[in-house]
Amino acid sequence: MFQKVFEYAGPHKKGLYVATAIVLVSVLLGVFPFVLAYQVIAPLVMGEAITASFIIQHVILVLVCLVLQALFYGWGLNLSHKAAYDTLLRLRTALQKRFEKLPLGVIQDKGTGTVKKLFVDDVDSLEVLLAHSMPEGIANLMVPIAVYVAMFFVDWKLALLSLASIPLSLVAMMTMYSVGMKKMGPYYMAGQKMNNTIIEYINGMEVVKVFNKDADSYERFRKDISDYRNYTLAWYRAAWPWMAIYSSLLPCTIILTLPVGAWFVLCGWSALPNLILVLCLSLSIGMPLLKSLGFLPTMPQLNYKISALEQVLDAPELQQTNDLFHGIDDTITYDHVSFAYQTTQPGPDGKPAVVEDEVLHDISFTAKAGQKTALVGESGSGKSTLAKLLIHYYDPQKGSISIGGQKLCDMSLEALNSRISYVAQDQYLFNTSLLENIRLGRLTATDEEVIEAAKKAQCMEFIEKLPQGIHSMAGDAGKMLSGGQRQRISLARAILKDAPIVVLDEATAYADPENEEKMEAAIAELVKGKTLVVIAHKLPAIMNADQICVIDHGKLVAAGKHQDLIRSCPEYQKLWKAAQDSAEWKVHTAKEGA
Ligand SMILES: Nc1ncnc2c1ncn2[C@@H]1O[C@H](COP(=O)(O)OP(=O)(O)OP(=O)(O)O)[C@@H](O)[C@H]1O
Repeated sequence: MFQKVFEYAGPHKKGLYVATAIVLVSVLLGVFPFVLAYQVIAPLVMGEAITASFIIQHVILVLVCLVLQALFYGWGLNLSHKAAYDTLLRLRTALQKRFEKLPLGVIQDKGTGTVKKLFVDDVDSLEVLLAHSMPEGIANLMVPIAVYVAMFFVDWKLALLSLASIPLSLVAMMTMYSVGMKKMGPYYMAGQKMNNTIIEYINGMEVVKVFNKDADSYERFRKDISDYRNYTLAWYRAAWPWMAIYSSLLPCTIILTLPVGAWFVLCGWSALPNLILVLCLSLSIGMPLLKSLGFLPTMPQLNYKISALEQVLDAPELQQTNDLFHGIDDTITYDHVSFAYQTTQPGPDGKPAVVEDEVLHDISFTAKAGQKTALVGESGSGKSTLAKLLIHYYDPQKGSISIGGQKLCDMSLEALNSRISYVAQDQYLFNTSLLENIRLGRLTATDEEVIEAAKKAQCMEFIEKLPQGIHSMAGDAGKMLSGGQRQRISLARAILKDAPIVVLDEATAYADPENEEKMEAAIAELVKGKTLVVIAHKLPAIMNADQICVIDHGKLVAAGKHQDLIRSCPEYQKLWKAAQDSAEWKVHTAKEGA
């Protein structure tokens, strides 16, 4: 568990060692007052004469020990905190570097809340481990061990008695650890979910208000935060009895030494001064023992968080090279592609485990350059996943995708991006002007070129009505734009990009009847002379495609032209019938409404 974190400490490991050594001196200084107390108590008990100056001398020495103890402790912790925060900085930088290389789809699937939790909360919690558990824990453990060895030299029977509280507390501690670890998975997942929900809730507040969804949205928010509370309490409920047992047992180092030791003295098996010394030493190590093992309750949480961090740091990066595109044309080939989404769930050992769910199975087809290929299938059949693999959001687990004979993994993401325009249902508009939002398609485009693209995408008629026209901020304009209008902005972006391959994933999904015609015109402009891969629920829109691929439960069941499929493919017939029924239903309801 510590090894990986320690690796990230890098050059700051030395700081941690020095901090531990200094805290060790401080803890040792804490033992001396008890030895000094013995030196005063023993002669008194034995009836030997001691002078007042002897006592004052000892009191002064005790005070000096206490002051030095505090100074060394502060110094040690100061160093350990510096090393800890330097390590957190390195760890966050390593995480950021890893995120740069992860497939975009993997990052998006995690959700903003989870990513924030990973970077901020989980990394932060390692501060306890590095700045406290390690220097304090190690120092506070080593001193009692040394004191026990010393006690054995004084009187091994009495030393054994003062060890009695340790095995019992260790059993309680181990039970608490394993109970805590079992509850940690659901607790951690609930934390991730709560983070995602809070961020979603804040981001979506505006939409929530506009559509009067306060109650629904609040209900989900409330459920996730109360789930988190419930899982946290469940963890505490399971762990606290064991915590209580060990924290009360552990410091009771004199629980047997006092009565049984006194009996040993009466029987003549031990000397009274030795009993007093062992009692004083036992009392001196109660607190360090408790401190050294007091970090244990946080260990299940830390262990889980470290595993979650390791999982990201060890996650496979997107397979790509620095090569430019050198395919012979824009023909897209899916070659025996299988793909599974990966989700993280608590494993049987309580640690996070990756679970795979294969949603695409052995898919092979070719979308010829300059042609229109449509992907159709029921909802959830895997169409969007196929499109996302093409824009290299993920790497397939089996098989490969190539363009013009060059595999996606043999080119850079930039090279691929310059070949493909991807227009999906939800296109993100940055909170900058509409002009700059469109210009993202090609950063070198002039204002005139951007406006030309906006015209071709049928955007100008609504842009001109905005107070600042194309210079309106997308954040402000977004409130005034319909879903279809926002999509036309993203089509303008794609028109400006003018990539030879266009992937349309339900691009007209938000189009209302008024918008639909304009969207179709914008799309027609975008796809002119391009290699087109289109996903559409509205089958009539793709019946003229050069090739229609029918996807069913993640498998390619047929590919061909509309006329062939309608004759030979039962899955396509079913989809076609559903499309016709829905069209009839619309006409019917429209007539009734009229
Ligand atoms: N990010 C994800 N993580 C896990 N599973 C996912 C993810 N995205 C999609 N899936 C699952 O993969 C399967 C295929 O989904 P996909 O979105 O590709 O289907 P689709 O045919 O495009 O559906 P629709 O027509 O409704 O958009 C579904 O079972 C879906 O639940």
